[in-house]
Amino acid sequence: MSDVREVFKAQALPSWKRAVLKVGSSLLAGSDKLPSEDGLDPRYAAVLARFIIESRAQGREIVLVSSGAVAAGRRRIESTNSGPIQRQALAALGQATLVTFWQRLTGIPAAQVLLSHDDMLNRRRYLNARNTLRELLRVGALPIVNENDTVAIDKLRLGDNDNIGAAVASLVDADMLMIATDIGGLYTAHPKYEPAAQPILKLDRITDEVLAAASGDPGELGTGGMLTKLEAASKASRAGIPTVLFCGRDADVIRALTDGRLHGTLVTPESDPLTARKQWLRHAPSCGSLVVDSGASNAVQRRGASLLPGGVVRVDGEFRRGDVVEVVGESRHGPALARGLAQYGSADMRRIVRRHSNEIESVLGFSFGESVIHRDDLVLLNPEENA
Ligand SMILES: Nc1ncnc2c1ncn2[C@@H]1O[C@H](COP(=O)(O)OP(=O)(O)O)[C@@H](O)[C@H]1O
Ligand SMILES: N[C@@H](CCC(=O)OP(=O)(O)O)C(=O)O
Repeated sequence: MSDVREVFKAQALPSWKRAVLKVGSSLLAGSDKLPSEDGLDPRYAAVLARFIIESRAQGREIVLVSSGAVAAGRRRIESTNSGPIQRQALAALGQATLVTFWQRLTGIPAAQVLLSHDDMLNRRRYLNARNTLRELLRVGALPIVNENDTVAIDKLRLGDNDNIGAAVASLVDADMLMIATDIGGLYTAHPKYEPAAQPILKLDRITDEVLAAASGDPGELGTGGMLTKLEAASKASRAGIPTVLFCGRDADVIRALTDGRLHGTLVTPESDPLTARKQWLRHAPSCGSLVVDSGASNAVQRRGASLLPGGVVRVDGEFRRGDVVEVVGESRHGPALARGLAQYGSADMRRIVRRHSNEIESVLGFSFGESVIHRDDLVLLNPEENA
């Protein structure tokens, strides 16, 4: 048995249907002599590609968050300086290579998705990214996300795909965040400097003590070390998503994952995803309201349906696509029935109220889908329904 599997003894991998798999530079551009011309090392990636293929054959979905653009770019031009601007340029030079690399290894149509942290904070862009990623999964593509390094620069440290991974996991309603790295999992201290460091198989809470143990010291090629992985796990946990950290250099560890066994660190979620999302929607500030007829309020409350424009009688307030709005019954003078994310801004919404969904495109000249609030983005406020 490999060392990693001996140190990180097997435990059950929580069941999952849709995961975000984050692969770091340390795996794709190992410090050994690189065997490939494009600067990306297929040795470990090939095993991860097989994992992706087999998971999909089991009916699961994967969004890949892959680093490695800087390493691939470095192979294309001579760049002596490695400041932030040079790294940004290298990332731009290497990004196409990175996507082609994964496509070649998996044989799955690869879709490049570049995101920045700002995209996650802007509700409209967040929703657009969410719709695109959902559609990519629906058509069977392999979305490959990387930070949009051209525009993203934070405190002079470029790139943090661990945190992007956590954000994407929430974005696509994933039920697992998988972080493949070059070490077996999390230890009580950096094992390079502390030989007595012990493996941590399961973490129910990411305390300050745990964060302190994961010093920011990254490997030779990584950017954030364990600290950014724990930050990511903590965000995922708050969104109700478990995180697993495992060694992507060990083929047996990856094969075990396919069979539902984890050799690595499991960070358990604080609550279930639905609760986390409902909590957020319940408390986010609302920007307006949609007044609905009794048919629509019934459909939403009793059948858990999406809200369609035909059931909306009036739009109050000014809001943009992606903002939180309240759903209010026309016959009731009381609290809102539900809250959700508006699929259309208030101006567009006013033009399609009372219309059939198949008229949206002809009225607006475009369509973001048949509903004005998708049921996945809707939380009922009736206490019995939300219990
Ligand atoms: N407590 C810890 N347990 C495990 N690894 C740690 C710890 N503290 C720091 N590290 C370092 O974090 C590295 C992984 O992070 P990083 O190099 O950024 O990987 P990646 O490129 O996969 O994102 C490990 O190889 C190790 O050197
Ligand atoms: N966006 C950069 C990598 C950023 C990053 O987070 O790297 P890593 O810590 O290796 O996951 C790239 O593609 O090279």
